[in-house]
Amino acid sequence: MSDKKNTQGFATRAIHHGYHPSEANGSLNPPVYMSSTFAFETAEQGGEMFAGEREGYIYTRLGNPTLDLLEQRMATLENAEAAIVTASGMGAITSAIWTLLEPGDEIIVDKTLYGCTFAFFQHGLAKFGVTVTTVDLTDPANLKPALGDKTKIVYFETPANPNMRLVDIEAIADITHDFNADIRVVVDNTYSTPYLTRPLELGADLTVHSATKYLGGHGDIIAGVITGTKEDMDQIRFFGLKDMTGAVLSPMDAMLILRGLKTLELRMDRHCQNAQALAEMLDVHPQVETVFYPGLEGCPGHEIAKKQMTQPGGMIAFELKGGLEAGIRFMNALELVIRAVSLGDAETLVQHPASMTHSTYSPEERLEHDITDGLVRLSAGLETLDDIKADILRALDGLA
Ligand SMILES: C/C=C(/N=C/c1c(COP(=O)(O)O)cnc(C)c1O)C(=O)O
Repeated sequence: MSDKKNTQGFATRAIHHGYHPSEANGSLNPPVYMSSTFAFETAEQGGEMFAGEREGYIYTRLGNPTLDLLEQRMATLENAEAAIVTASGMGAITSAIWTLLEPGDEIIVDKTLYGCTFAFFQHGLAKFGVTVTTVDLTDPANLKPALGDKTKIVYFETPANPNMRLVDIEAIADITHDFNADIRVVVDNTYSTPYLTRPLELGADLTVHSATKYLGGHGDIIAGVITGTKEDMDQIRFFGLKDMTGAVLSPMDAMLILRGLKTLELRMDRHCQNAQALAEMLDVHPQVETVFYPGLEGCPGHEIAKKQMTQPGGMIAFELKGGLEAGIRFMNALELVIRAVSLGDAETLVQHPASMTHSTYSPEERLEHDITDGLVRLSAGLETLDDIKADILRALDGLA
């Protein structure tokens, strides 16, 4: 964790950390360095920079002032020593994992992961001699028996995409590090963002994010973030990102995320407020079978959410009484809510994980990983709550 005590509030650091207008001719917003390469004053200086003997910028895949500022801001928000920004969430995950694993190693992953993350582990890494062991980490008692001398990483999302399973970060980190302090606990913090949960403060070693989602917050970029110790970030930057994935974020997109971060606190408050109200409405509707939302007392993991999330988040998953057929009819009847994948946008989005974001799982794998065919995933947006409610209620009532 960063040794610099964060003295200012979350929103203040999200808006100001790492930049002051006096640094750039009074410009309120930081300059965007739209430059792929950087000039050397002399040939010798260029060589010294490549040798790491001189500070400075060489080439944007290795570093860029706009990317640096976003990395500093994300590091302070996650209370991390350092951060790396990447071209996508998958770029963040793969750059980190390729760096931390070698053939013969083992990674322990939770039962529920975003579809492409699942595919990377099960259909990608496994091809390169890495053992991928799936464990239901929602019960920490399952972890210790699975840990071994080849284990290098324990990886999970919480809340998990798409079924909202919650994993107790502190419990998993304690069990892992009691067994071997060198094992990295990696938490995908996309659903919570550092505003609701800071996994490093609970014992995790790295976080990864799809910044495409809440961090950018406006559905206009694809990006990723990795946070952790400076040592781990340096290794990932100069191997995983530089040589293995090349998943470099454009400075223009970094600027859009810097802009998104300014309102992250405000937006998450509204996402959570709308999601809580929608979850409560769905929970008592006659057409709804089950609602998975950390803010509902009956939701599995509700107690974990109260322990590690300052608010329950903006994501809801639910099953209708009519199963898949009703789910499809419901989604097709919506007019304000948008049928689209992704999440964390101003617009309320709805999608069908089994045939969309989690179609990388086979039907058998979906059942094994608690991703039912009838599950509908909803990302509560920032629209006027009554308008979202009216659209959903009309579509539900049409099922009767
Ligand atoms: C269409 C994409 C969805 N998700 C993505 C995602 C990624 C990967 O993030 P990029 O898409 O590579 O930025 C990583 N980690 C989590 C928890 C995610 O949900 C989606 O679910 O709707």
